[in-house]
Amino acid sequence: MEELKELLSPETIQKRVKELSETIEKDFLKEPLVLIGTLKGAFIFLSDLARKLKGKEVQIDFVRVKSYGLSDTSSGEVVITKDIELPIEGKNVIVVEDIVDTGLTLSFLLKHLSLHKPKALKVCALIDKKERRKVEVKVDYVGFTLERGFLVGYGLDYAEKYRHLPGIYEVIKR
Ligand SMILES: O=P(O)(O)OC[C@H]1O[C@H](OP(=O)(O)OP(=O)(O)O)[C@H](O)[C@@H]1O
Ligand code: HPA
Ligand SMILES: [Mg+2]
Repeated sequence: MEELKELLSPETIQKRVKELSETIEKDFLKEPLVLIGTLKGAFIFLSDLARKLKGKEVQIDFVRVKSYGLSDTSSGEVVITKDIELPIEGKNVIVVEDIVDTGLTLSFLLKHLSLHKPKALKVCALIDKKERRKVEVKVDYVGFTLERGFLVGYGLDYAEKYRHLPGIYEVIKR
């Protein structure tokens, strides 16, 4: 069994998501955006962020990129099991990630998406966790920087559990 320790409250997350949306609005002003969420983890973050970009023209798409499965360590092998469906050539694209950990998922995905020749390709991640970073990746919009711990809640899972929780928690194994 695991115990969960709260690291970020639902209120803290909502406040930061609002700030991120304001920064993004300023950076792109009147330009339309395509948000691409990485399933499954980013489904809650994307839906909160998108609803705060009210004044903008926004399109939404998803990719399914998997490398953790039921484990808490990356398999190292990143697989796209569902690709984007919208055309993104010439578009301003923001990849919306729940967490950047080793960086393997994001660097694989950015290479893949850049082949479609978007006008801009940026990354917005709720959590940037540095301790296990294996490949360097630039995260343009960071919600929170955390050093360590396996995190769950607000979309993040451990063996498919805890995605529905409204805050972010560290898993403490007993
Ligand atoms: O930087 P990395 O070490 O690659 O880890 C980050 C990725 O791992 C998790 O996805 P996961 O493979 O667990 O799929 P899920 O979103 O369906 O849980 C998470 O949601 C990120 O997409
Ligand atoms: O800390 C984490 N929690 C959940 N999923 C993850 N995928 C990479 N790192 C994590
Ligand atoms: Mg996962």
